[in-house]
Parts: sequence; structure tokens; C-alpha cells
Amino acid sequence: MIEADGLTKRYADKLAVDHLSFTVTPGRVTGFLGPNGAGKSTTMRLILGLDRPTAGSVTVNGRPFSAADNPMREVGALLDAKAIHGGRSAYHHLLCLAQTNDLPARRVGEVLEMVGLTEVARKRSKGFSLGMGQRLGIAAALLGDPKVLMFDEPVNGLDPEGILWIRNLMKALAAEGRTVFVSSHLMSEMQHTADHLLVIGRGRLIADCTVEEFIEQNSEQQVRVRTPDTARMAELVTAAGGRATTDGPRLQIFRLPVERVGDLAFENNIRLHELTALQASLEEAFMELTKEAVEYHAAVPAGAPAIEEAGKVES
Ligand SMILES: Nc1ncnc2c1ncn2[C@@H]1O[C@H](COP(=O)(O)OP(=O)(O)OP(=O)(O)O)[C@@H](O)[C@H]1O
Repeated sequence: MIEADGLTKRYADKLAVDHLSFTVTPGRVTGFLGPNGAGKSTTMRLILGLDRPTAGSVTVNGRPFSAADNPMREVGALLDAKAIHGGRSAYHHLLCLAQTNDLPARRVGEVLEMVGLTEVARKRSKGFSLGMGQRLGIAAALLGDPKVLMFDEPVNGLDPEGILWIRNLMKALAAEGRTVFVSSHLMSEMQHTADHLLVIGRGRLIADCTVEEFIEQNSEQQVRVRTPDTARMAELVTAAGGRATTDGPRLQIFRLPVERVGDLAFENNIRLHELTALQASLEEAFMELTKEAVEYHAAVPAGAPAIEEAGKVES
């Protein structure tokens, strides 16, 4: 369990983390989402006692992490996968960590097996690919068999197979009753991985809810219909308080639930060839919610077409 209470971090005139209060509970994957520069890494560093808060506090299993008797048994963290001595083999890197943290040497073989690095364990990690480096970082995090795991952007730069592996690992660790806290700016990834979401923008908490609640609360439901009578259907939608845009034989309908659209067609004897409820993707809901909180916006070239309706998924 991780509990933050009014957690705040200021660097000179930059408020990186702004009065964050949240609880990360065991048994589920909690996704920590926010655009670049939102304060995710700073928050994770504060949790691990690598930085001191300007105000507020954060505890791991009820105590500040700096007070932990055996830190690696309590929290396993993957912050920067490249922070490994490249001249050492994966085996020696882990053995060294085990010895300095009073952990049994047999754990080295066990975690190497868990992350699939047994065959290359005696090779220097300098030659490791990005994915192998991530696996080694995760092996180190698992070494102390901790109840709390924190991963900062673990899928960055990984191929689809590596992403799937990390996703399944996180779910399995949560299913064992561990607290799994994972940051990402990839919404689509969190949609498949997280049970619960903490969303931050400019250091502030802007959502603390399940993935389903997040989409429901932050995206507009839309309905798509295909009908030979688009003009009449569009009129009825407008009269009922909705909005419709035409796309050939299809209508995209906003502000009316799918049941209401179906009833309107039925009551007015309009033939429908399609009636589909569209739910915005997590990506879209996230962009909508954080658009005010993004630090740096790219300038849109004058005359560039607006991109709309991207990322809709059928629900
Ligand atoms: N040591 C530091 N000194 C000064 N400013 C810092 C320091 N560390 C972070 N910041 C600033 O604090 C803000 C939050 O940064 P942080 O790295 O926590 O964000 P993030 O959400 O992890 O972003 P990203 O996804 O880009 O890694 C940023 O504006 C960053 O520039």
C-alpha cells in the first residue's frame, strides 16, 4: 500500500508535484498517467525517498520508505533501466545486489528464470538490447520478493512481444496480492493493463478512478447509424436535442444515447441498416482531460486540417 498526503515538490520556481493525495492499494495494477513533465517520475522518486518533499508526506506500508529495514524486500522499483554497470554479467549484477541487501543468493537464479534471462545470464549486460535491459531491471526489482512494485515507463521502446510480456507480468504480480504501481504516458497501453488509474497534469491529481469510469466521465458517447433516409433521421436527432453529422449513407450522432436513437428511428418508421454505440478510447479521453495540463504544445501549422474522431472504438 502506498499513501500520499498533500505530497508537494518544488524545484526553484517549478512546482513539479502539487498537493497530491492518493492511495495505491494491493491486488490490482494502478496506472499512473500524465503527459510528459506532469510529475510522475518526481512522485515515484518521492515515494522511494530519493527526493525530499517540500511539503506533505508519503508512506509505503504505513512508514516512510527511508525507514524500511530491508528496502528491497519491501519495494521493487524499476526507475531507469540503463542504470546498470555494463561490464558486469546479469548474474553478477543481481548477485551483487543480493549480497549487499542481505538476500539469499538462490533468488538470483529464480528471478533470472522469471524474466527469461537464464540463457544470457553470464554475458556482459553491455551487449543487452533495450528489452533485455528492461528484463534485467525487472529481475532486480523482484529480487527481494517485495509486496510493492513500482515501474516507471516500463514499456518505453519495447517491441510488441516485450510489451505483452510486461503487461502479463504486472497483472500476475497484482493477482498475487501485490501493490503494482506503473507510470506511463501511453494511454492505449494502460487501457489494457491497469485496473485503476491515477491521472496527473502539471503535478496535480485530475482523476482517481477505474479505467471504465475514466472513459465514461471524460468522453462523449457517440452513435453511428446507417440509413437510406439520412436527412430525415438527422432532422429527428436535432429535434430531440442531439447533433448529427453526415458521412455518406451514415450519420454520426452526438449527445443522444444509443437507445434513444434506436427509439427515434422505430417511432418514425425509419429503416436502419446499422446502429452502433461508439465509445471514445482511453487515449482520446485522456487527451481531452489533460489538454489544459500539457506543458508544451506543438504548434499546429496554419491551414492544417483538424483531426477529428480518431481512435473511436466500438463498444
Ligand atoms: N531535478 C529537477 N530540477 C528541476 N526541475 C525538475 C527536476 N526534476 C523534474 N523537474 C521538473 O519537474 C516537472 C515534472 O517532471 P517529471 O520528470 O516528474 O515528469 P514526468 O511526468 O515523469 O514526465 P516524463 O513523462 O517526461 O518523464 C518537469 O517540469 C521537470 O522539468
